[in-house]
Amino acid sequence: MAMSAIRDFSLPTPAQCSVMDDEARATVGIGTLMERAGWAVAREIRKQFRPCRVLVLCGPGNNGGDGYCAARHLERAGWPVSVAALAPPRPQSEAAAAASRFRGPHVPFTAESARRADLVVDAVFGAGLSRAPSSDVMEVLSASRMLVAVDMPSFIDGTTGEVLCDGSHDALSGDGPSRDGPSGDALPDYALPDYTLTVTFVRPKPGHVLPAGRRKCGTVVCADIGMPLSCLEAARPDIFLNAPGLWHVPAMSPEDHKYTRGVVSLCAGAVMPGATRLAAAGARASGAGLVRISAGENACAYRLGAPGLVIDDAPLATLLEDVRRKVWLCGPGLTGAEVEASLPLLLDAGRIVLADAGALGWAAGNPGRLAGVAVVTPHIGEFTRLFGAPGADRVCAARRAARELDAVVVLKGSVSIVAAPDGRVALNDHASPALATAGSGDTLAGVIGTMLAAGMPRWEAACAGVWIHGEAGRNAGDWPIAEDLDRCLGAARAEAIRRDAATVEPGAGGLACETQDLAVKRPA
Ligand SMILES: NC(=O)C1=CN([C@@H]2O[C@H](COP(=O)(O)OP(=O)(O)OC[C@H]3O[C@@H](n4cnc5c(N)ncnc54)[C@H](O)[C@@H]3O)[C@@H](O)[C@H]2O)[C@@H](O)CC1
Ligand SMILES: Nc1ncnc2c1ncn2[C@@H]1O[C@H](COP(=O)(O)OP(=O)(O)O)[C@@H](O)[C@H]1O
Ligand SMILES: [K+]
Repeated sequence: MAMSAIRDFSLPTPAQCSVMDDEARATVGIGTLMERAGWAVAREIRKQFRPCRVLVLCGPGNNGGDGYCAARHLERAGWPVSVAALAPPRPQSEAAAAASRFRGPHVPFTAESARRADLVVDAVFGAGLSRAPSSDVMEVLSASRMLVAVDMPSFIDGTTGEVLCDGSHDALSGDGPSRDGPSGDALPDYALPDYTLTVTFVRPKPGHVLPAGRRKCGTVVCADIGMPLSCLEAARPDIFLNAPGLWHVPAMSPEDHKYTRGVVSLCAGAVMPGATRLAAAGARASGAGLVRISAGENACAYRLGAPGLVIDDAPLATLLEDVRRKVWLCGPGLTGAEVEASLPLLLDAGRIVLADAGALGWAAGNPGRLAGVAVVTPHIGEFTRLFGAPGADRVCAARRAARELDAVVVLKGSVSIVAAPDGRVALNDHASPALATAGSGDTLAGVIGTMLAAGMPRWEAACAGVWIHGEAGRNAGDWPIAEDLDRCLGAARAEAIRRDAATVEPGAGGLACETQDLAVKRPA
């Protein structure tokens, strides 16, 4: 992966952060980084809140160390600050040194202490969170009126975004506190708190972007603490925030003709012409040079549609003689029998195939049937039927599926996961719940088809398609239907090209971050 992609888009996991820390130990030193991290937390708090009574909850590790430093900086700025330690830091550690430099008051680690504070800083656990925190910790956090997290809320898994708490996370991770867990188990006697602000360091982590972490974190600010880029690189991050610059969508060129822009072909069936037409419209609206529908004896049903579409009634084998028709979509609007009659022909002819909808159903329980396709785009139901339930770690499941199938897997959802067979993963939170409308997945298939037809490599094409589709969803107005996305897709592609060109130049200042549009922080 290019150094600039690592610098601008990587989302290192906690395990990778620990490699980064080991590298940093020998260069900058953990104590220095901790000091800067604490200072950054204090700076953000001073920026975003008026002076008030602050309680800093400190755990035994380096996350607690950051907390002691933040407490000292706030106190020095004249804020009334006290610290409550869950457990003392390990003797001789950097965190112990940081703790000894805080000379302000200590109070007990209790819900009562939290209730007395106007603002509670959670520096209990960060990247080192290894299991669900005890209910004592959760009760203190949930007694807080206003919460700021250091690095990560102390009950969010930084790798998966999952809520870890008292083994009942299945009931809680999706939608926050609920009294009605699926198994009817008694749930703990506290509500999961929401945070106003999370200050993280170096780069955001997957847990800041993935549900439910994303929802709990509040505004996420990523502070530059002077971590050398070489340390981040040594950690070999392989999860990235999906954004222009991670990939490059071709712009229009004066010499373009429709074949350089690319041809997208679709297989069409007899009973669900709408889905195929939506996918075709998505391909056209996102800039394909030519879109053709292979409809065989059903051609009449399609000829009444958009005049710019070419409808073919020749047998598929004949159409495949045209080598300019490299990219094919197979699945939207097709029954299993129709997939069976077309997909093997496409693959035998060596075409770049995106398999969606009907094709995924046809291969349910037998993903080997899709061997040879370039991209699959399942939603969670289709994914489960193909590969089995993904469990809490969807990134891991999508990556495993991509490797198994040797195809790019786009696991669609509120945060879509784009996994490549070589292990690269992009997380896309650039979207809108407005996309949760029937047919929007067909539109997405068309957009990815356009990116493939433009000559982009398949992972990059899928990432670009997902981002452009998300951008269109954000601009399609209130309660759009799938057709409304089309009029926003051209502008969305242009916006991707604009943002790519504006990506920070190397050397423009440390590790810049954008996360989930909640906060954009570039080092001053
Ligand atoms: N990567 C970076 O850039 C930097 C990271 N720093 C901080 O270092 C943190 C990571 O520090 P550590 O690796 O020491 O880990 P943590 O401080 O997150 O936690 C580790 C400690 O908590 C205990 N623990 C974990 N889960 C527990 C649970 N559920 N119940 C009870 N005890 C539990 C562990 O046994 C260990 O003692 C980051 O989150 C960040 O705040 C900064 O200090 C400096 C730079
Ligand atoms: N809450 C949400 N936030 C953002 N995007 C969403 C949300 N819900 C669905 N989407 C997106 O909408 C699209 C829906 O696709 P899909 O489930 O295949 O629908 P359909 O089969 O009806 O076309 C996917 O791209 C998905 O990522
Ligand atoms: K924390």
